[in-house]
Amino acid sequence: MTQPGTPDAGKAEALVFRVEGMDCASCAGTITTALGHLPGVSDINVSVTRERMALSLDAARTPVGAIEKAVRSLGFVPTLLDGKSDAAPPAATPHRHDHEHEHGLACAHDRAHGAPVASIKTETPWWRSVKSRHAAIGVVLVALSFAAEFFWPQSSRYVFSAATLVLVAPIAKRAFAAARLGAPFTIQMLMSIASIGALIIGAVEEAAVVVLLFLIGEVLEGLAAARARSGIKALGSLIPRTAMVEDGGNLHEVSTDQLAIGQTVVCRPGDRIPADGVVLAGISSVDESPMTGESVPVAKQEGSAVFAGSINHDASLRIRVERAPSDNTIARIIALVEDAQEARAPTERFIDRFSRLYMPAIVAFSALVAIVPPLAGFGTWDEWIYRGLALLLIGCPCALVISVPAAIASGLSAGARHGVLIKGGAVIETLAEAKTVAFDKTGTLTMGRPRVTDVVAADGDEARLIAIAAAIERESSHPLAAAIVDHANEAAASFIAGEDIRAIAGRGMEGRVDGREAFIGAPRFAAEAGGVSDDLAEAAAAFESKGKTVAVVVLDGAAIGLVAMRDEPRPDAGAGIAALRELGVDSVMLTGDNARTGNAIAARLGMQARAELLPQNKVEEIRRLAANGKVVMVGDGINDAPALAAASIGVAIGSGTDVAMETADAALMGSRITDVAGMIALSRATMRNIHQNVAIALGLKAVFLITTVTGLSGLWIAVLADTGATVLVTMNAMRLLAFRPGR
Ligand SMILES: Nc1ncnc2c1ncn2[C@@H]1O[C@H](COP(=O)(O)OP(=O)(O)OP(=O)(O)O)[C@@H](O)[C@H]1O
Ligand SMILES: [Zn+2]
Repeated sequence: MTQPGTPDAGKAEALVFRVEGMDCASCAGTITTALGHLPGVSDINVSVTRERMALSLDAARTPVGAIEKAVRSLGFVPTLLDGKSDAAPPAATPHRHDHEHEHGLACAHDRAHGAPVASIKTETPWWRSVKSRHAAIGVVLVALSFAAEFFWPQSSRYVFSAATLVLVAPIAKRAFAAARLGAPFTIQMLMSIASIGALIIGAVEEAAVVVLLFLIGEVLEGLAAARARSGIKALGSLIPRTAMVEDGGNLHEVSTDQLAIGQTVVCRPGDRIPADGVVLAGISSVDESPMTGESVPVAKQEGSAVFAGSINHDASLRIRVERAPSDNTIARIIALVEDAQEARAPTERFIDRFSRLYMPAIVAFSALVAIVPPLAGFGTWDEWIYRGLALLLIGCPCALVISVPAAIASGLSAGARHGVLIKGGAVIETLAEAKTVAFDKTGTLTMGRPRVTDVVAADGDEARLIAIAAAIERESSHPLAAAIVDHANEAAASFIAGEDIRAIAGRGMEGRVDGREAFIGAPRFAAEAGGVSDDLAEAAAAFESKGKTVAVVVLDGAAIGLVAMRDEPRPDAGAGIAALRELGVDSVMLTGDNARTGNAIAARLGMQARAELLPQNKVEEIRRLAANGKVVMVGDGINDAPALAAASIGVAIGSGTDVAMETADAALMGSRITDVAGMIALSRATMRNIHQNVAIALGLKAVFLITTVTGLSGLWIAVLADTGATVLVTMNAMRLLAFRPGR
């Protein structure tokens, strides 16, 4: 084969393949080991749940075609995903967010030697797959063999032997392909040795049935794996396939994939919105539960942002498309969850290491069982070889290997469907152990929309006080500033211009008004900036003990008045804290606000408060809390980013899509405090599920190890135990899909 003369030959390139047919989780291990022996191949990462294989390849040393050939020889169907043209066919997977783009795919090589490019097939229905056909042939051949036994008992052993050989041949072929590529320990190898060995010792019926059961088991495993995969794909199916685009007054239907930014689409009541965009006309209510998990419809009118996948309830909406299909919120959520499934949990890494040793250990043990007892004079050779062969079949670690990723994939999907995005297994493990949750106050526990409730001017001129305050606050992005400016506008306060205005982070604002030095900020800082009269200080304290935040206005070193503001707690904040307490998790409020206000609000919510914290103090506080165990920090990501980063797990919370979901370890799309407890409960449920799965997998192996050695069970049971455990573990993991966090 000629090497394509690409300029970057000799350098490694990242490639991503779709690989079909990986149901047994140890398949991933086989592929990794086998390809790892090829020159120029590195960084192999195989995901059974996503049917993906990523690797970096130096095409000068091994051509892409050789990779595909190797994977095919192992019994799987690889398809190179083209990163440049969108490989997904619109009908089958219209909204696949192919973030494979980010891996920088090459497509020059494969065109050169004719490998399939841009041809992701639709998923083969299971009854048409190679495995199902293989199993069907198996049923027919084994049935014929039993018929032959009935009619011609003398020749039946040859019929059974022939059937076994026909059925085991493709399995053995895969086994030898893997062995040649450096992966001798595969379930196919164990299966081939066991069935051919059984033929040799004369257990012909069993040999045939064992191969048949193995083939049926593979079909079942494939079915279970496909169901497990469908969890997150379901999110993608929320986007309609077509959209009505308005074009010069005419409406015509186009594929959602083809939508471009700036186009106008019309969404009728009852339909799902096809793209992220802005409402141009129409008043309706929209169910955004696919993004936020919140099924109470949200009112939309001209100027409102809407998201692809949400359901338009009442009336037609004209929407301007603001995001490309591959970039919309739901696509980003899907991509995040898919990436999260790749992030391996520590438990998973441990099990992977364990299972790499497990299979060779069982093979060695089987050999001992087959040889030692008869040598020592216990029983016959046939009897012990039979037990040794049956033991080989116990050596498949499939169920164990799939136990962690299956549970994590289900847990992540269950969360994502309710607006709880968790970025991987490691995050789940840590969340499950959380001891303390620290909450930012403003915008997290509270709505983040303070309103001015009281204005006190030392000289009685409240309008002027508000005008001065607004003159400075106009330049601030702080929510308190917005409240004061809003209030000034509502009260139609006269406009005063400020100069030289600057923010003093965590304290307030400074500047010049009417040629005088002005400061606005918390009373304790106002006291530093100048005199605060006893009357004003007393008034401030009274407001603060009611949970209000006070800003004092200082002019030329003397306080001239104050503005009190109230920021309402989120409606479910109290319930959210109570739910955490029920889980045995402590809640702490971290706030830059003063202690009286913080304590007043915290007391109402039933939690502790740490107040008057500058941003760096919040980080120190997180470190202090971490001495008692894992700390989760929940914040809106606006001025608490360092604290979010310092916590064991940083959780971003926000309404719908303003969430800083890409940066945090987890994101709550629905702005519900109750989701924090829901997320921890989901993580604990996922960990419980993992432990159950490991127990099922190891327990069944242990039981059948004993019954096999003692001769209580034979070949059939050993195969049933293997595939049965895999199916059981997958099914158990899928129970998590029904978990509803926070409800
Ligand atoms: N622009 C401003 N106007 C008035 N007061 C301010 C301003 N900026 C900060 N402050 C004062 O400084 C305090 C701390 O501000 P900071 O921004 O650190 O906390 P916050 O965002 O209000 O509260 P939290 O820490 O709960 O999010 C505020 O409570 C307020 O009293
Ligand atoms: Zn298996």
